Amino acid sequence: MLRVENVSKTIQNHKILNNISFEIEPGKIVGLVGRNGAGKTTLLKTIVGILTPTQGDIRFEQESVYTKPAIKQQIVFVPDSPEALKSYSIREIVQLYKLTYPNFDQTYFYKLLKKFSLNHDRKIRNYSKGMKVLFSLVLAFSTKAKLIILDEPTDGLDVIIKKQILKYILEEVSEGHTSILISSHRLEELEQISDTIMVMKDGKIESHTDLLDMKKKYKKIQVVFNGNLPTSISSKDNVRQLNKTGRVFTLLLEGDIDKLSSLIQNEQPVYFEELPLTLEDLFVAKLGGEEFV
Ligand SMILES: Nc1ncnc2c1ncn2[C@@H]1O[C@H](COP(=O)(O)OP(=O)(O)OP(=O)(O)O)[C@@H](O)[C@H]1O
Repeated sequence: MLRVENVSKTIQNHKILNNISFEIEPGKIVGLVGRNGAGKTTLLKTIVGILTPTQGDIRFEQESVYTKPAIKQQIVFVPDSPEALKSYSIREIVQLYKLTYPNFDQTYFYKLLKKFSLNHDRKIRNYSKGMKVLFSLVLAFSTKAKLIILDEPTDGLDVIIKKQILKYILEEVSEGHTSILISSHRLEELEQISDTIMVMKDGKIESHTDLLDMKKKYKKIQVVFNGNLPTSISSKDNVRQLNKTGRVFTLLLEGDIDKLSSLIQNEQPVYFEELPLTLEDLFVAKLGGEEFV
C-alpha cells in the first residue's frame, strides 16, 4: 500500500504541490488527471524519491521512501519520454535492471518482447515512439515491482497502439497484486482502466472518485415530455439538467437513482432512455465545465 501524507513541494518560492494526501491499495489502478502544468510529473517524481518534498512523507508498505531507500526496489517510475535508455543495448539494460531490481524476471522480459514483436537485436533508438513506450512498460513489469508509476504513457501515440498499451496494463494488473499510478491529461483514456480517478489542479487534488461507486450513485438519462419538464422533477436538488435541445432533456440523477427513475416514469414521458455516464459528465455537472483535453 502506498500512502502519500500531506505532501507539499515548493521550488523557487513557487508552491507546486500543495498538501497532497491519498493512498493506493494493492492491485488497484489509480488515474491522475490534470492539465499541463497541474503538477502531475512533480508529484510522481516526489513519490519515487527523485524529488524530496518540502513537507510531508511518502510511505510504501509502512516504510518511508526517503529514510528507507531500499523500498524503492518495489517501485518503478516510467517517465513520459523513454529517451534515457536509447543509447544502451537491450543486453546492457537487462544487466542494469537486474542489478537495480533483484526480482527482475529476464525470461518474462524476453517473452514479452517477442509477444509485442519488439526485435531485441535492434537498437532502442531505432524503435518507433510507440515501440519505445511498449519497451519501457515491458521493462517495468518485468521488474515484478509492486507499484508501477507511469507518466503520460500514451501521449503522442496513435489510437491502435494506445489501445494495445492500455489493454496490456490491465492484463498485467489482473495477473497479480501490482498497483499502478498513471497520469494523463486525457480523462476518457484513464477512465477505461482505472479503479479511481484523481483530478489535479494547481498543485492540489481537487477530486478523488471511485468509479464503481460513481456508477452506483449516478445515472444519466434522456427524456422527452409532451410539454416542459414537470416541476416534480425540475424542483429536485438531486436532478441536474445537463442539456436541453428542443423538448429533449439530458438529466443527471444523483443518490437514490431507482426511486428518481420511477418518479420520472410516473410522469409518463413520451421517451425515456438511460445513457452511458462518463466521468466528464460528472465533472461538468459538479465542477462547472472543466475540460481535460
Ligand atoms: N524544477 C522546476 N523549477 C521551477 N518550476 C518547476 C520545476 N519543475 C516544475 N515546475 C513548475 O511546476 C508546475 C508543474 O509542473 P509539472 O511538470 O509537474 O506539471 P504536469 O502536470 O506534469 O504538466 P504536463 O502535463 O505538462 O507534463 C509548472 O508550472 C512547472 O513550470
